[in-house]
Amino acid sequence: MSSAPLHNSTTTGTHTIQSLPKSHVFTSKLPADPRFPTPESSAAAPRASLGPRQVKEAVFTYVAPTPPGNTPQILAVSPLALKTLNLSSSVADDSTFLSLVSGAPTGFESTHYPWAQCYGGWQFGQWAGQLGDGRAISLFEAIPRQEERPEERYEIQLKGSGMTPYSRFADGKAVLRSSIREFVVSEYLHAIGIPTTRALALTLRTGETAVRERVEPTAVVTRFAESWIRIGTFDLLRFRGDRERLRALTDYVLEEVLKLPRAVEVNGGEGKEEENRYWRMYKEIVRRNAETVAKWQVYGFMNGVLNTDNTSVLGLSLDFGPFAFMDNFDPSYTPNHDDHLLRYSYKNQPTIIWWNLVRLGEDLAELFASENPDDPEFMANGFSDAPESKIQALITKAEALIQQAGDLYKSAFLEEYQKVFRRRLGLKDGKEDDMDKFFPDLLTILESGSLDFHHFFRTLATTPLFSTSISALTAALLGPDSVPKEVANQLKSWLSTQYLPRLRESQYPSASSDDSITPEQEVALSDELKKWNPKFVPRSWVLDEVIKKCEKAEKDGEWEAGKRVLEEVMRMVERPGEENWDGIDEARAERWCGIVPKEGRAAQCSCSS
Ligand SMILES: Nc1ncnc2c1ncn2[C@@H]1O[C@H](COP(=O)(O)OP(=O)(O)OP(=O)(O)O)[C@@H](O)[C@H]1O
Repeated sequence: MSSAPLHNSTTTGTHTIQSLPKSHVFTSKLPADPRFPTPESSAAAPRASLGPRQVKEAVFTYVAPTPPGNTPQILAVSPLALKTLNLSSSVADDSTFLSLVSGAPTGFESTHYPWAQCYGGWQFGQWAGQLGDGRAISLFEAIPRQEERPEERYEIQLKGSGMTPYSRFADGKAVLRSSIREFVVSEYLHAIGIPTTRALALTLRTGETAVRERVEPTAVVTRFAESWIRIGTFDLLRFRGDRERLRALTDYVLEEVLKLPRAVEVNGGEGKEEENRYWRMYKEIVRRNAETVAKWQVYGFMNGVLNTDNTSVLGLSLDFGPFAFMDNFDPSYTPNHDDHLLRYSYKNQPTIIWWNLVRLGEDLAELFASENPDDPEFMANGFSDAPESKIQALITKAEALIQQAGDLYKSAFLEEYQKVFRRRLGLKDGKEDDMDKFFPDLLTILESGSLDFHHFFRTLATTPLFSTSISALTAALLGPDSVPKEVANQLKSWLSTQYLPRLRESQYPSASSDDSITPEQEVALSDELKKWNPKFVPRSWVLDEVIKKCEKAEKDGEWEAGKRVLEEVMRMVERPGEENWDGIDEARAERWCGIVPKEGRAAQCSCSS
């Protein structure tokens, strides 16, 4: 994900939905709900007997989507997703595709029966018990390039296609409003190079409604990820003391999700020792999450509900409820209306992801602190029968390892944060005081001037930095809102004494101080910077506008109007770094990329979706 993501060229693939190679490794390797241990037993059971209920000694339950009552409408298909899944651009013309993305039977269930995952989670710092896929159902795994990359698998999942044993007190539905938000942002994060779960299609379940903030139309997002396993999947098994299933899940994640070798010898040569594989796995999950949260921070993205059930073992951005991109820079901003303690605010995201990773460390502690995790006695009983002194020693060891993982988290975060931040600024090398002075000085200016986070970076990318006077550059970067004079002065000083000299040295190391930077060099630099500083950002107010148009289209039965606006927004999502986009309403595109209307800034959203 490190090369020029904003200018991905989309060529779609070759498969139809039928020819797409499929598997169901998840259900073949992990323990099914003992009450319905086979697809046949689930299919034959009266629907109500599946639940909702507590499901123990299992990682999933076989359950099929609820078919739509009316003819569904595909509102959008993501071109980037077609490319990833190697699907032909005409895939949506196929009636099986319509069945698939709306929750109707496809025939694939005879070989790959759908399932819902069982997981729990820590929500807002409290143990929430069993949660699980209450409105998500996985259909199969797709292997888009079976010949060249047989190990690349994506679990295809519907969100909003009906109840499962994990629906608890709710209806298994997702409303159009939140489905549009998830559909757009998943693909946008991918386009800007941030690891994320993905979205293939957005389908309206015509004539179906759900009561949330009001009576709202419902939709299904067809989404996909290499894995939907969350920290909460481990939390629940540990909480229940289900050692056997916890180990099965851990081995599955190690081998099938992270694809780490079971045995690795460290220290090379004689006297080598084998590193505990669960410890290796934990470190990998820690590293991936550190890198993802670092990217969120540099791109001003906030998830809004970072509970352990929303924290992926692959470090994917996951679960898009009240997410937002930063408007005016304010580190204390949380997009979550109900987050009164600012637990999930911008500034707290790195700490909270680490908090979640400590929960995972506790889930895995027994496994990674053990000297011999494959000892049959340990496999059966863990340390239950060990003498107290041994248990104490193991606890001490596990605590030390989690602390060690904390150091790893910090260094992986800092490394990625600086790398991506510098890239946004066009700087090729780091300096020792970057984290103590260079970045904080800039962020302090953004905060005290309440500057628009994304416009600041885009303006840097589009202004000729060496042929524009410092005053004019400062004015452009400050934007149209009034800003205190001292902030303007601080920005001038940061530009002239810190940033521009450094950028010049980094970009043109052989130029002497008298050499001027040519217009061609300015253009090349601008092109480079545009790659990492998108013009289009799906901010809350833009999404609200898209949602309004789609809801109106739904109300009037004018599906085409809804499809058109989604197609336009997805073109911008696909190539957010472009200056303009073919075939779309230019005035609207400029407005969406322009000044954020005052009433649309720093919006907050509830979790109801
Ligand atoms: N309408 C609903 N029907 C059934 N279960 C629901 C519904 N809304 C939320 N849940 C369940 O409540 C829990 C928390 O919801 P949350 O909104 O975080 O997840 P989600 O958005 O539904 O799912 P995901 O994390 O897979 O994107 C999850 O277990 C989820 O499945």
